[in-house]
Amino acid sequence: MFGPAHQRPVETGTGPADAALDIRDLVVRRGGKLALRDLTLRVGRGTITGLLGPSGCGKTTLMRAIVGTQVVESGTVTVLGLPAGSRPLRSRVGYVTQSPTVYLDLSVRDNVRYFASLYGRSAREATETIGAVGLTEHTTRLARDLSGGELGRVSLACALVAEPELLVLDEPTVGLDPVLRAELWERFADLAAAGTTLLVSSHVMDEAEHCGELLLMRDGLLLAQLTPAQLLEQTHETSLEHAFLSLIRARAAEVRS
Ligand SMILES: Nc1ncnc2c1ncn2[C@@H]1O[C@H](COP(=O)(O)OP(=O)(O)OP(=O)(O)O)[C@@H](O)[C@H]1O
Repeated sequence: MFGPAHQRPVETGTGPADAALDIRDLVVRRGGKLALRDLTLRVGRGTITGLLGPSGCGKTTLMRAIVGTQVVESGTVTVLGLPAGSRPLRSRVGYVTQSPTVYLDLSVRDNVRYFASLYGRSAREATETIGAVGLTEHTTRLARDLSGGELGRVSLACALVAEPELLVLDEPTVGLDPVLRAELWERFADLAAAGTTLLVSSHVMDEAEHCGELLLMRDGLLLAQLTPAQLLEQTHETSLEHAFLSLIRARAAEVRS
């Protein structure tokens, strides 16, 4: 029932240059084990794509390949029309890892202002971005005095302030309360509406409803690329969580038969 994603490519344009991401036959090995097994996918610009799957399925590895920090065994990764990791992409692609990358001895404001200055953004834009991640009340606090969730949001603000064309976010909502989580998803929707492409990983399916399209992974394989509505429709389920499980079982049955 569910063919591999590359049998049903998403129509986002006429060639790799039109897509935010164009990945073909990507194979990555980590620690002697295949972490990505022949992935092919395309992601259109100005979209929010959820990268979902259980821990260890290869989400971070795929993100690393997209931002150009992962050695790949074979295949191609084209980002905004250029080879992943190429120099012109540095200011056009933002990557927020699971471990916050901020200067602990600087305040929230100085961290975000520093990244703003690197990308030619103003102090006012830094202040606005701090507001967008819900940290206005903590502007003058040192990063080292913040909670894990707050620190993650500083890291996110440092990436957001650069206004990259492609924003790759590895589990950005982990440790956030439901209100803040909802606000961040609203912010992501605003960014996508303004033309930014977002690739957002999560291992919880309830995030999937915020995404225009889903990449569902398991054991280094891309099980499917489809919209949340298509996932529900194809599995005849009412919850995305159950739908993903149903898809995994259907795929396992296909492999056995
Ligand atoms: N530094 C490493 N050296 C060797 N193998 C690694 C390394 N990092 C990850 N792996 C392996 O690569 C595979 C994919 O890992 P990856 O971190 O991409 O998964 P993930 O889906 O992002 O997991 P999580 O949701 O837990 O972050 C796993 O089998 C993992 O054990």
